[in-house]
Amino acid sequence: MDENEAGTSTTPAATADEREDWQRLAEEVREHQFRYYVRDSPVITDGEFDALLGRLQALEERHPDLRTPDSPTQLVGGGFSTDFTSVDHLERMLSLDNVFDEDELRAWIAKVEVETGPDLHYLCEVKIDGVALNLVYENGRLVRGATRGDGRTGEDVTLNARTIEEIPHTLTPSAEYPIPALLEVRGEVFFRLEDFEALNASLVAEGKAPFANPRNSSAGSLRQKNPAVTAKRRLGMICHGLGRVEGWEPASQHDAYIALAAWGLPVSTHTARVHGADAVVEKVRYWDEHRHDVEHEIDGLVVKVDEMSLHRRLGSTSRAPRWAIAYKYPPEEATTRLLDIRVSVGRTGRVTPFAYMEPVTVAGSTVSLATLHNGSEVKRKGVLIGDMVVIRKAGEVIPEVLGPVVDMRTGDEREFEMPTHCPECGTALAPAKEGDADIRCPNQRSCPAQLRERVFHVSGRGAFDIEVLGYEAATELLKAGVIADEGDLFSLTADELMKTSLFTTKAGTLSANGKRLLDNLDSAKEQPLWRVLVALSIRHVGPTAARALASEFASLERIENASVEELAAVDGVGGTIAAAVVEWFAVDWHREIVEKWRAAGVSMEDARDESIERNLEGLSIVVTGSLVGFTRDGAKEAILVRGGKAAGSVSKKTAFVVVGEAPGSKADKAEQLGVPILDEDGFRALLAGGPEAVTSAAGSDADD
Ligand SMILES: NC(=O)c1ccc[n+]([C@@H]2O[C@H](COP(=O)([O-])OP(=O)(O)OC[C@H]3O[C@@H](n4cnc5c(N)ncnc54)[C@H](O)[C@@H]3O)[C@@H](O)[C@H]2O)c1
Ligand SMILES: [Zn+2]
Repeated sequence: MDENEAGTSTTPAATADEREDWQRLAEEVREHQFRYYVRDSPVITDGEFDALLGRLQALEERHPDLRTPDSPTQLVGGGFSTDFTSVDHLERMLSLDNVFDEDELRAWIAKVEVETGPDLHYLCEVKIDGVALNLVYENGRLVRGATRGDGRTGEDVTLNARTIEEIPHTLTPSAEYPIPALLEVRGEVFFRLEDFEALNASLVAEGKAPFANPRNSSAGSLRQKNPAVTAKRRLGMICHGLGRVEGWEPASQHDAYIALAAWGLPVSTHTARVHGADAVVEKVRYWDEHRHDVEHEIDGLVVKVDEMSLHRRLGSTSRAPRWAIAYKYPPEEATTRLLDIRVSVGRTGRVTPFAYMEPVTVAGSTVSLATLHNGSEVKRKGVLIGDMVVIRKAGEVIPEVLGPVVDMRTGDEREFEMPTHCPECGTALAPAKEGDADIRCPNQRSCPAQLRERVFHVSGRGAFDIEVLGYEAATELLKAGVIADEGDLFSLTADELMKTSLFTTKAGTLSANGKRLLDNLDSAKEQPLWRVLVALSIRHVGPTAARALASEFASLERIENASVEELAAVDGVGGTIAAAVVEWFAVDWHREIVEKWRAAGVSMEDARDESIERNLEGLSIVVTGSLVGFTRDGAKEAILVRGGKAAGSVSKKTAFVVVGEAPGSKADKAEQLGVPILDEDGFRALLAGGPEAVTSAAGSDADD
């Protein structure tokens, strides 16, 4: 349809088909609202629900005659009643309208400013993913707590609200802000992610149904029939709005928060007051990136006009205020079918169950696998094979299974049982030590899975850093039998490589990648000792411990001959690592690997450059940001060869913080703690002349 037509003439009435579509869609939306608001147990994700509601809205947009007052698009919270005692709010509790991108947000701001002029402020607040709670204080005493319900009438949950630690029973008097005779204040009750996981585990242990996600668990916990149950759940609360107030007239929402805080009510520490659309957009971007730095789940940013006088001017619709908007971030949760739970065997034999799922898109990527850590974790989460499950993919973190959608069970689901034998080599699995949560395949020497992982690990970035030797190559070399284990890698020949199809051309010659592999292996022989140590797959010995050992002993032979005490005495090593090193060298076939590498010409010592003075002995130095003349590793190396410690985090014990281009929060931390800060030139001076060469300069640096 032409836009002009729609704008000027009356829109055509809905056809019978469209009416039927509306009916079906509205029913579907109501059904999901019921499951969500009344049963705290939705069967689709919020993202999916928002899409459904969006379709209903779009249909009504085209045919306003379909938009009846009882349409789900016009109601708050679906408008259901439940078997709690109902209680009227003094002032209506509304929902929020949503925007999903920056254009929509700017359009909303423009619309507001047509009404108000540009002379106003916006409060940007994180949108807490929880459940709304309304509190009424009379002369400073908490007299009622109620859920939002349909916005006019909620459920009386006063007793439950009283069990929440963060909610004061009486307000703290304040000289600056006299307590009003009547205060109706709204906020969000929420669960922290770890608490949610612990709650689900305890529900499963009691044979009860776990919650699908943290939001449902906060709603379910607030709406408990028995307040003693609510009391046991560690709910948090943050206030984000006012209802009816008598005896107090804050000029702005921002002022209101200051007073609420003075009275002992919890308010968010993440709120910012800004001016203009650009500043608002900047906040939206900031919190999109820092979503996981907040102690509770957030699902968006709420933008509010700050001035109370403008709230009155802008007014509200039946559902939401016109002076506020929620910018929703892309959902991080999705529901999908758990097809199977399988196990993988890691480099050190650890057996890890993982979820094998129907592929689903979440946070921009397709997910079909998620780790489940160990057998007891599967039990704790209460997931069954065949369940619909809620998965969460937060930023760069690997996807995790939050919990099952219990209401979708058919009875055909089955419980996962941890295998008793290794799926790759058939060896009986056992914990390494009694009481360990993890079980392992003890066939370390020849379990195909462990071999594959170890060979792949040799080429890793922290070890020999050999790009051509990827997972596929590791698998192929072992399968073709050209290497028996990682010990054979450095003596590989072109003839041997040509026994694999991966490194052979169609013409039967060594492929370009094959040549590169041989070259790379050859140059890897000159890598520093710490990389050799990492490549050996000694438990607990990662790059940090390996560097510490290498810089102290400078030779593999000396490390092999060192006692637990000698090893443990090295700064950054300690008892566990020391014991693991000694245990490792006690195994014959481990020493054989070392021998084979040595025979193939792999360097096993670091030439100590005696010309370098150990002038940083005992000093802990942190490098943050990028330097022009040093790589990350290069800077560390330079510190270590001088006897210093290249630390990862800043503390009071840090001697210097070297700050390069685009430094992280470590620079701020250094400033806070008064740790001397050096730029790259200062770092060079430090390396050349030791701490004396820079202390005077750094001292004055840190002062300005
Ligand atoms: N999965 C399902 O089946 C299903 C069904 C129904 C609803 N839902 C979900 O429920 C939500 C709709 O519920 P809604 O009406 O509560 O709307 P909403 O969650 O989009 O936003 C309104 C609510 O946000 C809360 N809020 C959090 N932080 C706030 C802040 N700083 N300032 C002001 N308010 C803040 C308030 O309680 C307010 O009522 C949507 O996310 C929707 O996807 C899901
Ligand atoms: Zn095995």
